[in-house]
Amino acid sequence: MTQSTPTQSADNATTQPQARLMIGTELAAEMVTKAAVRAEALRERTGVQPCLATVLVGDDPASATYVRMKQNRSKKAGIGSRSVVLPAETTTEELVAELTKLSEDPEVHGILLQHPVPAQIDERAAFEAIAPAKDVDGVTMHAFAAMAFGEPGFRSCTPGGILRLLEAYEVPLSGAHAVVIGRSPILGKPAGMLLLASNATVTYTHSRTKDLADIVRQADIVVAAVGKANFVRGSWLKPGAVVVDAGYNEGNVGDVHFEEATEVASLITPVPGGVGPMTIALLLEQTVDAAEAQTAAGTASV
Ligand SMILES: Nc1nc2c(c(=O)[nH]1)N[C@@H](CN(C=O)c1ccc(C(=O)N[C@@H](CCC(=O)O)C(=O)O)cc1)CN2
Repeated sequence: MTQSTPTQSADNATTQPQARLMIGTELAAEMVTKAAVRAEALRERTGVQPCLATVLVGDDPASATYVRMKQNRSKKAGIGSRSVVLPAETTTEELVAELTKLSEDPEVHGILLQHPVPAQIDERAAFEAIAPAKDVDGVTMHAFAAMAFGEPGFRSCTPGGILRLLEAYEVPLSGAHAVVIGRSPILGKPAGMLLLASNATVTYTHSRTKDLADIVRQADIVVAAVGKANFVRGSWLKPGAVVVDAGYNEGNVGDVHFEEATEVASLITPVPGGVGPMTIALLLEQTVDAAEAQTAAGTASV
């Protein structure tokens, strides 16, 4: 239950209010179950099994773990996977050629290029080699434009997952002041666009922002997507704020100092168990969407 003022406990010590948790795990599991039912129905009706191609470049252990999680959950949902692993020295041209090949393969319905790629690669050029119809991770400019204009299309998976979580917890977005901390192309930027499309008043903040804490203190909704463990402090928050922690730092630590924030916020996502599972659930849901659309268009093959 949400409390807004300090309360007295039985031993007369003052306890601070605790925010209600916005749990992603359960909602994500429901989404995956529904995606699995749809995948099976498509297979029975047409013989097409949705297939997600994952592309991992280099040997970053965290990226390898996330890709494995995506493949394992795909399998559980009856979604096939195609795994492409390329060496750390891969050039932009080689990666673009691989992604173009997957984009043209009628047996592949969705493509995921795991971020980050090694520094010598032009990541934007690589993302743009993914056909928009197969961009189930919502990383192309085509997908970004759809998010910005509030049009249907594939959502960037973490931002799209955040919006689904806010909707499930009935957080009012229209007219709310949302402060997004971070402006990365797959997280902060699209998260702000989706909030804007839901009629929130959005302030983007980033590494050059001055007086960050003062700006965050004005937020009804805070989306932390900075990539720095425990970066957002409880003292930065307006009492009753809704806090979404999109951080996935080493050791499953979020971008928000959870113990401090939970004493001030009304709702907060935990790490782990908040935004992370929603990211993968949306990826699987959008892979099934893509397979259905490509089957209907006659561009998918069995
Ligand atoms: N192409 C992309 N690259 C990356 C994305 C992305 O959405 N598309 N997101 C991040 C990381 N990420 C997926 O790749 C990711 C991170 C964490 C989780 C997650 O579920 N974490 C769990 C905890 C981990 C665990 O269970 O062991 C949680 O928060 O509960 C999912 C996806 C980087 N790159």
